[in-house]
Amino acid sequence: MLEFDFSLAFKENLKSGISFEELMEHSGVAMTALRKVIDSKPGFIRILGTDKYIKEVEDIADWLGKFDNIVVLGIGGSALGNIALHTSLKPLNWNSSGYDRKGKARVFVVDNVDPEFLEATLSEIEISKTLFNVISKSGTTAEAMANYLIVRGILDKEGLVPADHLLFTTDPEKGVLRKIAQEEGIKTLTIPQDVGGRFSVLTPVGLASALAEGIDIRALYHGARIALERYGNLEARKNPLIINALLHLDAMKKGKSISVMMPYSNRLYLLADWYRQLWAESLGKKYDLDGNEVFTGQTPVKALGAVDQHSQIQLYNEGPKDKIVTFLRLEKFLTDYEIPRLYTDINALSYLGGKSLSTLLNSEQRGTAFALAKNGVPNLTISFPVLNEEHVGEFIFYYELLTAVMGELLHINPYDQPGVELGKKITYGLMGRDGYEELLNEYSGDHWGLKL
Ligand SMILES: O=P(O)(O)OC[C@H]1O[C@](O)(CO)[C@@H](O)[C@@H]1O
Repeated sequence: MLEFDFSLAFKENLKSGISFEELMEHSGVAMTALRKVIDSKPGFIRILGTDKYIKEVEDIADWLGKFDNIVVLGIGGSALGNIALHTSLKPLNWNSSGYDRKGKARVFVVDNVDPEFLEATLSEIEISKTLFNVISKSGTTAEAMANYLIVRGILDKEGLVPADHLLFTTDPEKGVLRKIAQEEGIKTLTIPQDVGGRFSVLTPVGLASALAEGIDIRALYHGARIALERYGNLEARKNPLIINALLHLDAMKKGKSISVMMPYSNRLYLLADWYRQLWAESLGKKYDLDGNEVFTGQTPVKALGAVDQHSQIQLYNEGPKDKIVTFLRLEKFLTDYEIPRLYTDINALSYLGGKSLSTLLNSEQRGTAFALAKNGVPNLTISFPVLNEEHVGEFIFYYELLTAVMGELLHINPYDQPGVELGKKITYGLMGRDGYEELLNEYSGDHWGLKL
């Protein structure tokens, strides 16, 4: 199981902030919020009660197994979970041509509409040995649809049968992808209607590409189910979810508007990207549930240890006291190096000799955590004993549940994202979509003022 260390989050060791006992004065409220979230069974909890979505993906396992490459075309919650599973559970050189994948697929995720990015991916793969998994719950997201149309054009041009190379992962009933799939006999997977994009990694959204690259998706679910059992039932004082929720709430109240997630592992790094969307879209809200303007939220920032010690830590230690930091660390790496004992007479080098590289990395994490504490910056550490499906499943579900509980404590709706709509609509206008002419007139041209 994941281990949580909150020692450097409280007044006892920080000399500022809140004490553990003061925090626990609010434990009743947090426990009520936790119960309320669990009892209301939002989609991301409901799916753990069934193997339906695992089976849906396993049913097409043989077909998935025929492809050398899976290219996901999606964005936001329809991409970040796939990226997080791929990077955390596969070796970093998995997609390299020389790597022995034992027949499993390479996984690429094209989540942007940068033409150079798309070209870089397409030039890596043989189209005839590739499955394009178009993932979009709404089936209307411009980025995913534009990339799909380009790929579709290429399939047509190459004379390949589209249905042999396409999989649509979308809403069970609505949207254009569902309609096209029905008309053209394209295989589909379901995104349950009650699961929003950023909570959907444990639905077919994340499971199909994971299965194709040999990730044990049942073990992922096992980890998530253990998390529900553990964090859903532990008493407040021993519950890392309750403590973390109250800590972040207290931080927000004290103006700590930035939540940094800093993994000390390249494979853990992109879990922090997944977390950014979850925390930002779920908690960044203008209105509370009573319609009051609250402009709440906390800006999630990702940093990589030890790299960003040499880029960000100066600011975190001595800059504005507006941050709470969560470190992720890995106790056992897939591989390690012993640093040779060379230059034994040079003090600046000799202490490294005989130590493993991972010992250095984890010592740097500990050193940074203490340094932040000394500077009054609250921080906590989540340790992965090893990086496997159970722990990643536990981590994912822990953060989904934590986010929902935070939404409850903030009295906001953590499941919607109205703030992303206006930008999308103006883009439709600028791209000439029918029905958006007024926005085109308002936002095109140079009448906005200062342009140098
Ligand atoms: O799966 P869809 O509908 O293409 O949406 C992709 C992403 O776009 C958003 O709706 C807005 O950014 C996210 O919430 C969602 O994950």
